[in-house]
Order: sequence, then C-alpha cells, then structure tokens
Amino acid sequence: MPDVLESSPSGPYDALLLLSFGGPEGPEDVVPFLENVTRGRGIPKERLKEVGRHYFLFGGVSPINDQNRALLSALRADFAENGLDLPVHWGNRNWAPYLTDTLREMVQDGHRRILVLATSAYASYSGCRQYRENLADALATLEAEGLELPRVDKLRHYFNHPGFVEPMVDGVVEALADLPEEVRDGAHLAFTTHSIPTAAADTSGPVEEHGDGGSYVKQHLDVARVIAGAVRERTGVDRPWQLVYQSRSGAPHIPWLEPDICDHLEERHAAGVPAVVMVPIGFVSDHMEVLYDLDTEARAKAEELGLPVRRSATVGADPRFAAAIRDMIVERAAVERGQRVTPCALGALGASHDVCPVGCCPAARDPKPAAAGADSPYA
Ligand SMILES: CC1=C(CCC(=O)O)c2cc3nc(cc4[nH]c(cc5[nH]c(cc1n2)c(C)c5CCC(=O)O)c(CCC(=O)O)c4C)C(CCC(=O)O)=C3C
Ligand SMILES: [Fe+2]
Repeated sequence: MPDVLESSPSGPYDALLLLSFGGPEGPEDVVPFLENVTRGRGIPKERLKEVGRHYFLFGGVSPINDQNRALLSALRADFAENGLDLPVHWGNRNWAPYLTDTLREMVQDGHRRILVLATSAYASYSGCRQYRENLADALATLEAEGLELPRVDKLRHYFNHPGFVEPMVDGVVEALADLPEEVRDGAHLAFTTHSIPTAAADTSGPVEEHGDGGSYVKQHLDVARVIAGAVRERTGVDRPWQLVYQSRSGAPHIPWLEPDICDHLEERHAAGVPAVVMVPIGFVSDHMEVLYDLDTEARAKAEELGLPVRRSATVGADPRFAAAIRDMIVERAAVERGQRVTPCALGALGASHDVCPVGCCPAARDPKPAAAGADSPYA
C-alpha cells in the first residue's frame, strides 16, 4: 500500500472529502434543517421564519444538494480523465449525508489520510473555522465509538485560483452581453458576498491580518479587482465596481458588513447609473442566498426602481473548477511529501496558507476544538 501511495500524485492522501453546508430536500426537512443550522447560535425567531419562507417558496428544496452532486460528478470525471486515483466522498455540516456518517464510512473503508474540500472559498469563522469545528466534532464521535482516527487536512482557500476566477469572468462578460446595448457600457459591477458581523470580519484569517475587515474583506476585494480587470480587458470598457453584501441575519443592533445589495442598487440608481451586474463572488454555486436574496429580492428591488440588472453565474461544477481542485490536491500532496511547490494564485495576496495557524478566524464566543489546523487536538 505505501508504495502505491508514494507513486500516486495525490499520495499520502487516500481520499477527498467534499464538505458542504447541506440543505433541505423537501418541505418536511426545512424546520429540522434550520434547527440544525442555528443550534445555540441565538438567531432571532423572526429571521428563521423569514428564511424558512425562502425555502418553502422553492418547494422546501435547497439547490445546494444538486449543486454538490454535480460537483462530485465533475470532480470524479476530471480525476478519471487525468489518472488521479483518489476516491471522492461527500458529507454535510447541517443535513444528510451528514459529515459524521460519511467520515465513519470512510474510516471503515480503510481511509487514513483524508483531504477536505469545503464549499466555501474564503476565510471567516462561518466559512472556515466552523467547518473545522464540525470536523473535530465528527472525529470526537468516531473516537468515542472506538474507531481509529484518520488524519484530516483541509485544502487551502481557493478564492484566487484561476480555475475559480476565470469562470466568473466569463459569467460577467455574458451577463453584460445580455444587458440592453444602450446601458451595457455604463453598467457598474456589484460584487456580492455573505454579510457577516463586522467583529467576525475583523478577526478573520491569521492574527496578523486582523482589523479593518480582516482576511474576509481583503480576499474578496482582491478577487473583485482581478475580475473587474479581466472584464475590462475582455470588453474594452473600464466599469466602476464595488464590494457589497447580502443575506444579513442576526440582531439589528449588532453591526454587520454593509452596504446591502438592495441599498446599493437604490444608491446607484439615484446616482444615475444605467445598469448593474451583480457578481456573487462569495458563493461557490447557486445557493439559496443566490436564488432568493439576489434573483428574487434584489431583482424585485431593481424592477421597482426601473434599473436593468443581471446576475452573473457562480462557478458551480465548471470543469475548470474541478481541474483547479485537482491541481491544489496534487500541490498539497507534494507539500506533505516534503517537496517544494509554486502554488498557483491570481491577485495581490498570493496563495493562502495550507494550514490555518493558531488564532485564525476565532469564534466570537465559547470556542470549540477545531480539526485540520495548527491548533487541532488531532494529529
Ligand atoms: C460567510 C457565510 C457563508 C459562505 C461560506 C459558506 O458557504 O459556508 C454562508 C453560507 C451558507 N449559509 C447557508 C444557510 C444559512 N446560514 C445561516 C446563518 C448565517 N450564515 C452566516 C455566514 C455565512 N453563511 C452567518 C454569519 C450566519 C448567522 C448565524 C451564524 O453565525 O450561524 C442560516 C440561518 C438563518 C439566517 O440567519 O439566515 C442559514 C439557513 C447556506 C445554505 C444555503 C442553501 O440552502 O443553499 C450556505 C451555503
Ligand atoms: Fe449562512
């Protein structure tokens, strides 16, 4: 076995775990799903009712599960085509297939070195450490069951990998082409991502990045700048752009990142901007936040204003994204074998760390053990 692993480009890893958020698959799943997501998180009941309503509008089905099934197929097809013999499993934090069940099956199948791909591209408590906390929790459960624990690592943040960025550039160019010609050149770009509490943004990423929106805001600004630059080159038009936010929750007196996309559309319209393309860089695929908060709510706001808007595509299961993941797996495996690599990244920040350092994206309150980082209690 060790010989096979040594000669494989993904050795020492023997499996990939696609780790996602999870979502309901029917109306009866919605409330239990929301209970799973919000356990002990103090989200106002009003907000939960509102979010439940979004899911019911779509038949109680989150788009995220089919998106993950498509990504699984794309990864398996890409690995097979490129001779990467690495099985891919799928587990979620908040709905079936649950992370703990998937990890148990992987251990029972004999996997010992597992690399995790999270469907979240940026640093933050919600987008990184919370995934690592759930991994630690799953490992603790398996340990209590007497299973021998595998070693679990997490793939670096991929927000600035060309395989993530380039499909979004294509998406913006296509969205612009879909606008009426008379407003196309004057259109502004609104890069959107999930709002988080400003305190969580300020402590996102490694300690030395804390303050002023932390890694979360810096990473999004870097990607937005790269995409806006590429779109300028492709279309020959220099369009103003801004990073804005969506999907705010939490108590109203707690500051979250602003402006909200709907306020931004109002402000741009009042300033005489003729059109806006919304670019959801914060989302890996068409999550409920994209289908409801942008395609339903923000579109309704734009219609009310008489402002032409388009929403550009998320990366989803684009083959370039699957190839990028393969690239990063092979890269990380080489690092683990003690080899030097030149990691691939666009923008000014460079490739993100392979291992989250101590103090990265701390929890706002009651810190929990987190796996797959420098402060992991597991090997
Ligand atoms: C940064 C970030 C991402 C992007 C990174 C990543 O992708 O992980 C993300 C993704 C997602 N968030 C999702 C769903 C929810 N998020 C909630 C609540 C919250 N999200 C937060 C942040 C983020 N969330 C925060 C700071 C809260 C407040 C409470 C808390 O600190 O927990 C709530 C509770 C109700 C509400 O408050 O809205 C729900 C239902 C789904 C599934 C969607 C689908 O079904 O397609 C996905 C992909
Ligand atoms: Fe969320």
